[in-house]
Amino acid sequence: MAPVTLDFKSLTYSPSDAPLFTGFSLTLQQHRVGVVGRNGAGKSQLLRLAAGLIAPDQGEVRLEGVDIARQRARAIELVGVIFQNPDHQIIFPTVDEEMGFGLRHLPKAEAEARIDAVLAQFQRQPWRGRAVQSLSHGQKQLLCLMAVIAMQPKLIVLDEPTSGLDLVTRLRLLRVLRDLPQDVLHVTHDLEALAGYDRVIWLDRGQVLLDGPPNTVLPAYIADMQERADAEPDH
Ligand SMILES: Nc1ncnc2c1ncn2[C@@H]1O[C@H](COP(=O)(O)OP(=O)(O)OP(=O)(O)O)[C@@H](O)[C@H]1O
Repeated sequence: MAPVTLDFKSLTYSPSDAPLFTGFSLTLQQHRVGVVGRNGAGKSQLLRLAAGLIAPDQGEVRLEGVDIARQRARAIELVGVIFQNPDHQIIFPTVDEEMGFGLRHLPKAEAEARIDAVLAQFQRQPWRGRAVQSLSHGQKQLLCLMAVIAMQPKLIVLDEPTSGLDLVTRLRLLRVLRDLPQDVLHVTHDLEALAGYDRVIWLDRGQVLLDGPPNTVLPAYIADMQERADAEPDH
């Protein structure tokens, strides 16, 4: 499947008084793209703009030609979002209800079949009917991912999904992400997670500082962070 085209077109966006993005343009057309940058660089805001969860003040974001902030019905079909904390994402008390929510536009039998198929894909059939409360943090993260996958979006955007996961759960999640047919836009401080990616964007104060394959961008990013850590006073 050819990767989708995600086009940030001359965006201007100010989450507060100070502008974060000014005339920001970027076209992504790779299967797996990572975004790195310091705290406050604008990564999460970029992700929210990519998913149409916020609208730019000027300019537009188009995914496969769809204006993602304004054509919301189409946007929901095209892009799924995974946030850092599954507790902020999950709204229903059971696994089935959570997975069914994004499928409520489908006939019931079709929605149920999709839920079954995704649970089977991840060998989680016993989770049918299970209370969300009984799942661990990593299991809830997987539930969020399964709920998004059941909706069959073309692009999945993830905001620091590995944070707070133990090593095994993190590796499992990364394996799941590696094998997804969907395109992935992954914001993270977990640089190793991006090792096999097609492209990495280094964002700094709302601008692209470096853009290329992980083996170019990540070493440069690490070297710069080390230099800054040496130069800047301790907290
Ligand atoms: N709701 C908001 N209101 C005002 N300013 C905001 C809001 N959300 C983000 N900002 C500002 O936008 C800038 C970018 O924030 P963003 O969350 O995108 O950074 P980030 O790169 O994801 O950082 P981190 O690595 O800490 O998660 C920051 O200066 C932040 O203070």
